[in-house]
Amino acid sequence: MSATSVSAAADTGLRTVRIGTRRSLLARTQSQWVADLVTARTGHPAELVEITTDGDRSQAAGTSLVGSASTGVFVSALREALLAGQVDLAVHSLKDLPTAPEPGITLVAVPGREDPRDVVVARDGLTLGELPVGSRIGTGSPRRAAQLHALGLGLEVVAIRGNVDTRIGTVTRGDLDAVVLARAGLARIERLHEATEVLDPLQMLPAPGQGALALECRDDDTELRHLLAPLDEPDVRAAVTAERAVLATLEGGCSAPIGALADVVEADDLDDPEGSPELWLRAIALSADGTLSVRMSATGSVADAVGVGTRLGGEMLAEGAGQLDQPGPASTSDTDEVPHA
Ligand SMILES: NCc1[nH]cc(CCC(=O)O)c1CC(=O)O
Repeated sequence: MSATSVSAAADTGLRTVRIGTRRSLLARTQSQWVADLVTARTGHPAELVEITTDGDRSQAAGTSLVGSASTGVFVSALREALLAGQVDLAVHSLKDLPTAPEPGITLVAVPGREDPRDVVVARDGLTLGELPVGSRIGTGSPRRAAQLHALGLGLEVVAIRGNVDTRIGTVTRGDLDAVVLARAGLARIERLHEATEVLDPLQMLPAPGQGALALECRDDDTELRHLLAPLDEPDVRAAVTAERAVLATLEGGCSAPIGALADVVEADDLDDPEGSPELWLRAIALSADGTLSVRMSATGSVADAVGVGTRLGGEMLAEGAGQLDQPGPASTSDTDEVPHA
């Protein structure tokens, strides 16, 4: 791990907030957005410090590191730099954070969320439904692969990896017919116009936390915790907390790919102007090939985000989410047949 300070701050006499970031365009763009937000809201100067990982080096060299394995490396490198005092603040994509809390580190703010949906970038401006049977669709995400299979469009899913640029490049070069990506990532690097379809969550439920950023600082840095707490957006925090509680509960009993998406629905939109806002949560767990799935939803109070997510995850396990990779009850429960005695 190495750290390079890439921008200097003006001398205001206030403590400069050193923000650890990965080197990719998406990571630097997100971190710069946070740096600007910190300065605008607190008056403190902020600077980016690039944390280079073995993962970044091998990606740059074109070697392989897939999915959660590589993500885990990036998250822990930033956390190490934070705990070592090399930086004061770590910025992550929330969906890349493990559900287990990290000792010594506080999730101080979830400062907002891009549209959490997934998008398709396909050749010739096509949508998924317009792609011919047998088209090759790239994704490294088991969640996206399973949901693509479940659509029953006869698409061939091809495992790809790399940063957003690399993945779109497979379509531009003609190696693949399409790729599926987070809309948020494209929006942040100003390439959203290259998306040919935004996928409805009914077809493709996003990853828990997708589109949201996570700001972490050291537990013992009380000054920064107080400074940054107001950057937290409570509705976004409640939504992603519920999504991650479903994930944490399901992880306890299954290794299937999982999608989850929550919304805070305001009282005005509930035809009950006197009422309180409500948390609406839906989630899916699928077998890897998409043939089996458990999809459920729940509503509850915004103040009980963990409870809403935990209960929904428990109900999904009771409905067979833990057996999605084995033939058995989950696949045959919806039958009227009476076994022969
Ligand atoms: N796993 C990589 C990753 N982590 C966060 C984003 C996009 C930004 C976000 O979801 O906040 C991406 C890229 C992608 O999934 O296309």
